[in-house]
Amino acid sequence: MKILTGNQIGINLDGRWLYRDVNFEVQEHQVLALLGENGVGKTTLLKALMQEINLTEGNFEWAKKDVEIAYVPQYRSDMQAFPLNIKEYIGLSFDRGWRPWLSRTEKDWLQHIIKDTKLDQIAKRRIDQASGGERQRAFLAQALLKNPDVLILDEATANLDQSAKFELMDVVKHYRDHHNLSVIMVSHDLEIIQGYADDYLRLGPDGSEFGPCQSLKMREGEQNV
Ligand SMILES: Nc1ncnc2c1ncn2[C@@H]1O[C@H](COP(=O)(O)OP(=O)(O)OP(=O)(O)O)[C@@H](O)[C@H]1O
Repeated sequence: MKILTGNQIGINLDGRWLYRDVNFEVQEHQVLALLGENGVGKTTLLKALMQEINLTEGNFEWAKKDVEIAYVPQYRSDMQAFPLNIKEYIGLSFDRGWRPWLSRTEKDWLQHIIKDTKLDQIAKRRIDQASGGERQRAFLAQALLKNPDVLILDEATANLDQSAKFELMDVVKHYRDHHNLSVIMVSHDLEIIQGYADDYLRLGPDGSEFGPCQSLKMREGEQNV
């Protein structure tokens, strides 16, 4: 089932068109890779999806009301001292934040997510002492705790080593296989795109492409996408 359709989308910032006439679809249980050169406007499209900015032209058509969207940002190594353990940190994502008096259902759901994101062995470790891969899985766990319909990954595997990025994406794959989850991910990593995405949308100022990843072709001179 289709969850999202992008119709004739155009975004103009400060009098400059980033792109126009962008069309795409996202199906339930599918992963859409959002591609394009630096500065083309991938993050801007994600912001429009999350209603942080308005589209200049076109519209997003959602298959249902009140779609829950969760977001995982790019890994940053400069986390400041943060006095919560991984479990408490993930629990912050509950609507009313972390409380010692979580309900039984909330506790069970939190435990389930911690296990699925493979953080159960280190749930008591302070978040600011976790490795890059562990911290990124904790961000993913925060997003999954919201039980989203759509998960947005904005270069979420960038700056992670090979094994950490596959561990993260394997959790994402498990979720989209077992829940009604669709994923939109910005990535420049061809290995990750070919391993995990179903369709791609390549944004460009002179025209955008949408299609299945099997038909994704590297462009001349490109090392990655
Ligand atoms: N609020 C704004 N007003 C004007 N221009 C903006 C604004 N926000 C972003 N831009 C510009 O819009 C363009 C697209 O930015 P965006 O961050 O969406 O690109 P991107 O494709 O995600 O880039 P990257 O791959 O480098 O992360 C850039 O040239 C950026 O400088």
